[in-house]
Amino acid sequence: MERPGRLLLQSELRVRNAAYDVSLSRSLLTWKRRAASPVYHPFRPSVCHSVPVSEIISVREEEEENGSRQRDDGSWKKIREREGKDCRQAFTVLYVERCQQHRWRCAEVTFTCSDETVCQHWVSSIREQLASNTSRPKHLLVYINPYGGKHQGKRIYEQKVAPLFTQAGISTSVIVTEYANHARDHLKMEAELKKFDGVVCVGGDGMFSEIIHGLIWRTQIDCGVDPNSPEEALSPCSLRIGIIPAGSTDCICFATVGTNDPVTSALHIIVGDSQPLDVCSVHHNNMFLRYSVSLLGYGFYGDVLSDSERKRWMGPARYDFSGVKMFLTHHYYEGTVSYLPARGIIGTPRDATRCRSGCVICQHNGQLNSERSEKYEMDEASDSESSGEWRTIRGKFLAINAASMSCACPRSPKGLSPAAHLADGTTDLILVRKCSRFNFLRHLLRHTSKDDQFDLTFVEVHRVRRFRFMPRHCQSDSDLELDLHENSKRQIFSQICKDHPACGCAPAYSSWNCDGEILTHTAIDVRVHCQLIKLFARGIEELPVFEDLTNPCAI
Ligand SMILES: CCCCCCCCCCCCC/C=C/[C@@H](O)[C@H](COP(=O)(O)O)NC(=O)CCCCC
Ligand SMILES: Nc1ncnc2c1ncn2[C@@H]1O[C@H](COP(=O)(O)OP(=O)(O)O)[C@@H](O)[C@H]1O
Ligand SMILES: [Ca+2]
Repeated sequence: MERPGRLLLQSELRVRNAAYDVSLSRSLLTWKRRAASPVYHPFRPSVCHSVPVSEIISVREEEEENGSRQRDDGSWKKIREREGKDCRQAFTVLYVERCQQHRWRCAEVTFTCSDETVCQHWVSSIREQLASNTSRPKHLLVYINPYGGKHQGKRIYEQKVAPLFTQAGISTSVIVTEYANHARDHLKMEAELKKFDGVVCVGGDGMFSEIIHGLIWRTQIDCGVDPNSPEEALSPCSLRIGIIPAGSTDCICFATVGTNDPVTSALHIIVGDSQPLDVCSVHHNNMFLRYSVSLLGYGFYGDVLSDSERKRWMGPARYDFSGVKMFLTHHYYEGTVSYLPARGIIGTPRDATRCRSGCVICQHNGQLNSERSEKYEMDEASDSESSGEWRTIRGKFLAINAASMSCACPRSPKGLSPAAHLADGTTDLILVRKCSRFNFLRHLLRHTSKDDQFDLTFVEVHRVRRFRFMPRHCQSDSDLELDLHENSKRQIFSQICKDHPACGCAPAYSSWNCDGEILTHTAIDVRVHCQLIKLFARGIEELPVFEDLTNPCAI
């Protein structure tokens, strides 16, 4: 709770016929019930409410007409607030109210007063405060994927989100996509971005992926940066992105807000929240493939995605079906992973800290990263790559996952890497080596329980800035010779089995699951770009603190 600061207004107003002392400062709106008698009354505690001005959605005048009142949006509301026989002036404040599990709701309180001038003074003062907040968006470009999740994107936007934007005085330009990559290409080539304060994505992780591809590409072109080069320092995008969850997993929304709830997301957009986010660029042989912000998964998660795409008709349940199927199939893949460990940062993938709203680790590591990239630009030879810090692991893996954020979602509330950070310039590289089905199940089940999924001998995790993967079938002849003595028979069999998949032998390669999109190339080079984009979010909030001495209600 913020400190109240200097008061701008203070009046005695009424709320549901009870007298309240109401005050407004630049940071807080407070209403405190006047004690009817100084005697302590155990069943009627003194009621005090306080709302940060930054969390007020809007203020509305209630206009009187023939004894009842009409809202300035035209709808009728019987609120004949009376004291004796006098009708009173009234205004309603809409504000953010926190509910369970990080959900936000739009609550409202109606204040009445006998003096019209006082009432208007209150309305204009609150409106002035809201208008002075420059982080709130006024014009938004909205893309709706009508096809994602349970095909409810359009309905969710129209019924739950658009009315809130209207209340908050936000104007929108809405595009319902007609085909895959419609939003990406529109952002890349057509959208008049100067007209907007942000972009809203209604859909799942795949739709969000389209938006960032369009926006990042466009930003690089506008800034004269080559978006194809794996070595370029990419320019950060200035427009923030809001995510209204309407997909199947909605992991990016869940991991940045704490819940998949369209109203909560809409309210974070309205109050103008800002959350920086790391983005990985994925290249193959110096050729740009894709960006990723959440999961890059080879093996298990790649196979689940490829299998589930053929079952889209099942809706979100396709992931459960394919998850069980791929677990039973138990394919493993051979290859070489090399990575550049993140040095000098605070935090490890196995510590108990969690990335939460205002995360100091992201602030510290983000700062470190920008200092480093300046240095890197001045003196490329100082890069760790040339000073030989790369580490290499060769092996057989059931899964290779890079989690650039926790990847928490309803299926896994703590995520694939619970201690990963949204904006620290790193990704957590998780290697699950070949093991028995029983052991792999233990690992998977720990995604859904409190137990540490990394505390298993066949799982390792590294916090990295960059990594590469080379599947065994793509390795150079000299590399393969090293392995030959160890596994010459299997090589011959896998060759045969590519031609005879029915024999059930493990396939030579999987595909990458890149934020829910399939990557066709298997050999990839991944680099983290610290805080490249910003969301209309604030990270997951800590649970409320019960006693807060800075709260004027507590004084
Ligand atoms: C046999 C027991 C299995 C229990 C495993 C539970 C672990 C679930 C972890 C899920 C991590 C999800 C990471 C997010 C991925 C999404 O980007 C991606 C696309 O989302 P969307 O576009 O909204 O559809 N979703 C997936 O790849 C689904 C993975 C589901 C795996 C079971
Ligand atoms: N109008 C459309 N028709 C078909 N596909 C679309 C359309 N708009 C977007 N897409 C694609 O739909 C895919 C899934 O979208 P997404 O919103 O992530 O839903 P889900 O979470 O169900 O996968 C994405 O690959 C996206 O590019
Ligand atoms: Ca990160």
